[in-house]
Amino acid sequence: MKERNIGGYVKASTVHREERGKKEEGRKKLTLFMGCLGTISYTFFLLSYSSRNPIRSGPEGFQFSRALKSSSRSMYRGLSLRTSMGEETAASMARQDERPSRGIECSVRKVPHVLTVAGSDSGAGAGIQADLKACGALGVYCSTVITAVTAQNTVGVQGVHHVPEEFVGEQLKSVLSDMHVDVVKTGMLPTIEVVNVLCQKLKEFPVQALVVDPVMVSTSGDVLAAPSILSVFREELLPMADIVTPNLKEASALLGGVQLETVSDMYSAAKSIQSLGPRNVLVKGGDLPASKDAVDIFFDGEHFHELRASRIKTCNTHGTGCTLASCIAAELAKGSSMLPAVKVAKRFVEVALDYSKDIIIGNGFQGPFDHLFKLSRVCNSCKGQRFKPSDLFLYAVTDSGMNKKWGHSITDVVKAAIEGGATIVQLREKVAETRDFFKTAEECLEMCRSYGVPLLINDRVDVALAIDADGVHIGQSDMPARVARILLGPEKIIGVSCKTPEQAEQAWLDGADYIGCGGVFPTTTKENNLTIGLEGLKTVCLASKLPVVAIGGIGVGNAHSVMKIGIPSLKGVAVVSALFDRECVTTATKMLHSVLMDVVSTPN
Ligand SMILES: Nc1ncnc2c1ncn2[C@@H]1O[C@H](COP(=O)(O)OP(=O)(O)O)[C@@H](O)[C@H]1O
Ligand SMILES: Cc1ncc(COP(=O)(O)O)c(N)n1
Ligand SMILES: [Mg+2]
Repeated sequence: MKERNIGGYVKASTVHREERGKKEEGRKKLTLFMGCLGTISYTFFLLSYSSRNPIRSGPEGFQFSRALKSSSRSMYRGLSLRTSMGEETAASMARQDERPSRGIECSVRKVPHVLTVAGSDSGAGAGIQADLKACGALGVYCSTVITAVTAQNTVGVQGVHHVPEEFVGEQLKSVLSDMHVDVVKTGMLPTIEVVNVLCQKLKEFPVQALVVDPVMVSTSGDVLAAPSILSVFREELLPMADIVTPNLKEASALLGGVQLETVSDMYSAAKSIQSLGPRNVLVKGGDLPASKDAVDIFFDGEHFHELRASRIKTCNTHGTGCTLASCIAAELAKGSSMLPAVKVAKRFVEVALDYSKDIIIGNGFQGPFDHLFKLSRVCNSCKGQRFKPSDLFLYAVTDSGMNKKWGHSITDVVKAAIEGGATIVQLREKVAETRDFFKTAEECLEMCRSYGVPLLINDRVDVALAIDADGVHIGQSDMPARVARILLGPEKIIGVSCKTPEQAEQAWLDGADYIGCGGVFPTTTKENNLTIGLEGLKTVCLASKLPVVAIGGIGVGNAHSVMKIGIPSLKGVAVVSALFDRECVTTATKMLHSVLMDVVSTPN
């Protein structure tokens, strides 16, 4: 198999037909890729999610669906390509259409795909690792051909180990012959031989666009490519490139060492580099001395564009160049044309730097930044861990009508409930304007975080996302839990209201964390709500694979009878009026808390 000459998509598809048994291997590769991203919990989520959704399993490769064909074609047309490349691409697409079905009847979807040909950075701020994160953040699949392995951290580059060019070629052939790459992005290409093998493979397997980040020296000043590659860059690679993105030092090197110190120098450099053959040039000004903005100059052979972003005050700029080029490639793979792709990429770098300007990883002067906009928030988030079923013990659900009646502010009642012993809070707001709800929710989140109590939002997945709440609680007529899980990701808490064992089963399949079961008793807070009684609660608790919180008409007088049903999945009670339709919310919460404590501390 290894020696088989896979000459293109036709032969590649024959290989597919012969090797349906490769399915398992494909799955393992995907898991490995996720591991690379370092998100073990995410992998766990995906695996458990797909195991809970057997009907959703699809093909493990990528194919064009007939329905999507025409839109994909127009996506390809959207790009201004060299004619020869464009024709080749259309031809290879036609060949893909002929690929045989793998015997799985389901709809198929083409995924935008960037291949990065670059070096590994052990510190994961730049290189292959940055490329994977950037493409992932923009929703694009990223495959990787590794040209070198560096021992690198926030201080500098301690060592470089080149991958032999034959093996770079083998990796290129593996990916390009099979995986329908849209755009190739290059980073560290350490030797002439590696550049030559890349150019040769690109001619053999043409792609839609080529983004060249001419990496030569790291920000720390360490040499990543021999100066001898300059000639092959100029003569071979740049003429094939749709865009080349040199920083100041690289632009200077490509032009034989000219001094580049001002924005005006960057304009002339962009023009001179464009005359070497690339379709577009972006000269990056991250290292421009004494510039207030981060200025880059884009030149498409006819027009210049001066792209400016605010210069973020941070040491965490390691990998900005790799990220920028990967984002450009990702946007092109999605069908964007060049200038909009560059603008999105620049904006991404600016926002990511801003989000991570304060994070500290390593002791050196060149820290990595956070492509997924998560790290700075995780630091602040509730207890730093996911949902604990014991948090359902005394679950407070707010009600703006009751607050109005008693003249309470929402933040005051949330604080009071927490001080009285509430273990989780849900904001339930049915009438407020979105802007007001957003603001209140933000304030409540800050409060809950300071006490280490999770905050959930009722119904409004958008508000939960906007404020980065701990999760949502959704009803049977709200957004499906399965969709909420996709929107919120693996870490957020999702609760679903259920009245029957079937609904509880569905909530589990959909990836919920707990169910709210009721109304156990008649209640005034929900109109036309069917009461299921203690018997109904018992039936659902016995069937539920998820922890349960009982809800509906529960208070100091009957909480005991609810908890006494003694089914292990029942973890607590959720209450509205018993806490918030009271003058003193703290006292009411304390009373309920002590009733619940009595039940758990009294033996049966
Ligand atoms: N402090 C910063 N704030 C905002 N954008 C920046 C900052 N530093 C670099 N950039 C942007 O990041 C991108 C990469 O630029 P640069 O750092 O010059 O490249 P390289 O990483 O290849 O040296 C450019 O768009 C540049 O303007
Ligand atoms: C493997 C590898 N590739 C590229 C860079 C450039 O990134 P930066 O300019 O931010 O140091 C790097 N340091 N390491
Ligand atoms: Mg930089």
